[in-house]
Amino acid sequence: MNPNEPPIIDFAPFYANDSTKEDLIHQIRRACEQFGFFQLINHAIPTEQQTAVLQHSSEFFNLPLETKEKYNQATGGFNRGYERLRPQNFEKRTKGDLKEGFYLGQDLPLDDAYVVQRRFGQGPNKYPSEVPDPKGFRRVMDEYHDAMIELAVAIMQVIAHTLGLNEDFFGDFCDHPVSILRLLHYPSQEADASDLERGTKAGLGIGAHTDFGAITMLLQDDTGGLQVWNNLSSEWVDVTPVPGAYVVNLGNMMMRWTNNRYLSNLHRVINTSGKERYSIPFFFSGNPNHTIRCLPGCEDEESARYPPITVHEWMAGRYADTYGTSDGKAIGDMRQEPGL
Ligand SMILES: O=C(O)CCC(=O)C(=O)O
Ligand SMILES: [Fe+2]
Repeated sequence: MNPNEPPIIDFAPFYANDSTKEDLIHQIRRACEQFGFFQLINHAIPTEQQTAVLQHSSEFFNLPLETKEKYNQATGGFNRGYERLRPQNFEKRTKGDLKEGFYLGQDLPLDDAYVVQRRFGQGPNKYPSEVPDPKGFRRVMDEYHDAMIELAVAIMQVIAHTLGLNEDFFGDFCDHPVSILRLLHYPSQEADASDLERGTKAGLGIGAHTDFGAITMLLQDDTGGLQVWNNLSSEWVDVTPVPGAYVVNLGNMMMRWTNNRYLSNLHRVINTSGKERYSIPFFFSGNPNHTIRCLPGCEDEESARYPPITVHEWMAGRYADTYGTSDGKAIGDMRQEPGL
């Protein structure tokens, strides 16, 4: 593995809660400062659960397009469901990202207070009934979503430690969070070296972007293709798949909290493996009413770089910027795109 790749970090000390935890905190602090990316092994999510969620995901994407379109994300207003491959005319300059997706969150009823208030990312799920095992799909996705929230809270506790804060510092943030599972399918694509050299996105599964929230935890299959920008060596480096690991990366909120001490780094996907790729990012963005402000100890002489903003305002604003067409730009024209 390239030594410039993000580090692989063993999470077992978190559960052991013994003296090895200090070393874990140190490794995560360094990864957050240098990369904003790391791979986490020995976490609490069983391999069987990961395998099941990938299996149900591929069964959904195997359905005919017109069936998948019945669950289109653009209908219903809650941003859940199917997002098709970018239509070719979506961008003038390029063919658009070569992936299709399916969004799931906490399945909230329409009379939930946050849903009534139209808080960002809160609402009911869409569950496909045409998959081979609809009940299994629903159960596996819901259980996995809950397990991912638990792991996200654990990671946020360690991140609090890395900043010299109390373990429960992010407790309010983690309560009733915006949290989205994004099932992704990247068809295999032609390797188009000239496109890659020109830096256009015609050859990309997902164009270079940063994620918007607090942390993203990504499960990827063994295909490979995810790359992250290494600020120190000024190059794109692969994030080589490690079986069962989560690729954890910091979203934009982490830069706002830490006044840029921690990085929210650019990443992209190029699937030239010759086979299909499946990945499942989980975006953890916190309670919509929580205010993100510079953390104690992170102000510099100039004070905070970013004004306080609520999770709802930040997420809705980023989303409108990147999906909006008011300035005539399509999503693929932006560097910061659809990471929730
Ligand atoms: O599929 C991947 O490996 C990355 C996906 C991603 O970066 C995103 O959905 O924001
Ligand atoms: Fe992303």
